[in-house]
Amino acid sequence: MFPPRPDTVTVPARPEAIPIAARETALIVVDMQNAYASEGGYLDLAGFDIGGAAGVIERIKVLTAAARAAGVTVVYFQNGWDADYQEAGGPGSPNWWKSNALKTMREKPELQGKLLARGGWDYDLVDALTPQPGDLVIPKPRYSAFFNTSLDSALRSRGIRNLAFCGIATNVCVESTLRDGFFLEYFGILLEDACHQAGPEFLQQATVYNVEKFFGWVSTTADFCGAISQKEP
Ligand SMILES: NC(=O)N/C=C\C(=O)O
Repeated sequence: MFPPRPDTVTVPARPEAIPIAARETALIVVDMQNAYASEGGYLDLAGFDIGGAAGVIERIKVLTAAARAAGVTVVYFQNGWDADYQEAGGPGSPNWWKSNALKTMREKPELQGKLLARGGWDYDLVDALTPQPGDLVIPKPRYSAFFNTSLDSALRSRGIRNLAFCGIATNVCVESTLRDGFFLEYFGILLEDACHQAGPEFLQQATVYNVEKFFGWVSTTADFCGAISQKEP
C-alpha cells in the first residue's frame, strides 16, 4: 500500500491501487500513426494483425478527452525517421537489421520511401486522434521514447512523475518506454484495454504480466478516467 497523500486520486490497478496527482501525470499515446493503426500502413503491410486498432483508437479518444479535462498532460509519440532514412541507421545499427519497416521496404522496393518517413501518410497520426493545443507531440527514432528525444526534459520540467500508457504496440514501443521510464524513476501505468500488440495475442499477456509483476501497474480506460475525473481533495 502507498502511504496516503492528501492531494491525489486513487487509480484502481494491479497489483495495487496507485495514487496520482493529475498535474504530475501524463497520458502517453504511443505511435497512433497510420503505420500502426490503419489498413495499408506499415504493420498491416508487414503482415501483422491490426484488428485491435479500431477499438484502441476509440478508447484513446475517451482517454485524451478525460485527461485534458482533468489537467493530465497528453503526449503523443510519432515513430520514424527523415525521408532519406539517415536517422534509421545503416547496417552498423541493429535497427537497420531488426526494423520490420526497413526490412519490408528492402523486400518490396516499390514501398521504398513510404514507410515511417516524416512527411508521409504512414508517419502521420490517424485522423481520429488529432493533438489539441497544450498537448505535446514528440518524434522518436527508436522503440523507446527516452532515447534521442526531448521526452525526459519535457516531463521533468513539468514535474510529471506518473506515465499512463496507451497505443500500439504493447510489446514493443509501449513496453520499451515504460521500462526505461521505470529506470528513470517514473511510475508507469499500462492501460491494458487501450493498447494492442504487434504479433500473437500472448505478447499482450506477456507485457501485462511483466508490468504488473516487475515494472509498474496495470489499469483500464474506465478505471483511469473514473479516477482522474474525481476532484482531487
Ligand atoms: N510502435 C511500435 O511499437 N513499433 C513496433 C515496431 C516497429 O516500429 O517496427
